[in-house]
Amino acid sequence: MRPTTLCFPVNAQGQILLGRKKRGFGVSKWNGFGGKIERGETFRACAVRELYEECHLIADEAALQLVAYLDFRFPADSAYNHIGYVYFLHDWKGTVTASDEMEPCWFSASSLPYDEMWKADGIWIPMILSGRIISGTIVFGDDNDSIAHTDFSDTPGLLEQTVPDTF
Ligand SMILES: Nc1nc2c([nH]c(=O)n2[C@H]2C[C@H](O)[C@@H](COP(=O)(O)OP(=O)(O)OP(=O)(O)O)O2)c(=O)[nH]1
Repeated sequence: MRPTTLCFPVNAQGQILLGRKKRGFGVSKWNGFGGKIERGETFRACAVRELYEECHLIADEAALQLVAYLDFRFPADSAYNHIGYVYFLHDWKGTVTASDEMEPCWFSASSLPYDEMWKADGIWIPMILSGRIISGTIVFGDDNDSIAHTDFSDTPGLLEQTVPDTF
């Protein structure tokens, strides 16, 4: 799978905007906003485009705060393997509205709906909410949903890689 981005808008009250995915991979789970990079895009351009497509917020690339690099591995179906960069966003223009992909909703950072999110999110999202910048690997089980293994480490100074031209 092509490289991806994931963006979590954070408002002045510290609430996090999530979207409930209406279709596709991870349908019905709450997640940040993001998706696969398109040819010729940078990771930040991908994050800005996906945020607009999925909840109609308009972000400046420079306002994206890089907080994680994740390597998602699906041994049962390696076609799903992908990496992703995760951003917080504190400034934007526009108004949150639903799209055909996502139903958005604000959540208190202390009560995110982890039971209805990807299963490892309850491990790594609290890490980035506490101010850590991390890199991690999430290995999924045979059902491409349960967790077989995770490994996270602090990576202050994390920067985006050059987008591979092999996808
Ligand atoms: N938060 C979170 N997201 C995950 C996990 N595993 C996983 O594949 N994802 C997300 C990351 C990507 O945004 C997405 C990959 O699927 P996708 O590229 O089909 O997503 P999408 O439908 O939004 O992409 P697109 O068609 O809009 O480009 O799934 C996980 O453990 N936690």
